[in-house]
Amino acid sequence: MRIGVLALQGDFHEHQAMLESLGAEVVQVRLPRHLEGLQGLIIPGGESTTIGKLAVDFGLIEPLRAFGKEHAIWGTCAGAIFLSSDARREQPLLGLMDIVVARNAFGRQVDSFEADLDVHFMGQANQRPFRAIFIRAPIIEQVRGEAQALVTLPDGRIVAARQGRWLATSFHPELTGDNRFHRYFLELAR
Ligand SMILES: NC(=O)CC[C@H](N)C(=O)O
Repeated sequence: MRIGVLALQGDFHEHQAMLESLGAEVVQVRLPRHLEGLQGLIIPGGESTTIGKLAVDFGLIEPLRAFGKEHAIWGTCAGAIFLSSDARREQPLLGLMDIVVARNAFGRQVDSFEADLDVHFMGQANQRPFRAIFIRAPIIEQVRGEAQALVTLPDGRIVAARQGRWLATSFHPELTGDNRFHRYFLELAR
């Protein structure tokens, strides 16, 4: 499979390594023409305001929206914010997913933490929890319309959502040795 990683800013190399370990061919996307021939796209974690500004500068906003209408897109952390339709602040967003996110929602004292997530939504074979890494992570405050919550923390806060072939995760599966989310995404992109 041929999958893009948006390579404007953030930890796109880690996504690339994970995808390549699963046999995908990876294209770093910096310009609209790099989207040609891709089956899906990952938007990495980083700083969503920076990713948004660079996407505006590189003329990528409309091409990414058009690509998303036809293909799978997965945003991790800052990428999830960029995919959302409302981050409760002025910043460039793709506005594809009908989710409202709150940035840096876990407060300063827990800038980073790990948590075991229930990933039964992936199917019965996935009894084993997914050890997730959160770094200055957003919370998905609302899922609306066609969007659905996939994973919640024990207190009910939503940290993963899906809408058709679009996926948003607050955390960073590319920083773990566990490739189940990447495999799940490749199925969405197929
Ligand atoms: N790890 C991350 O991607 C952090 C996201 C960043 N705090 C933001 O608001 O964009």
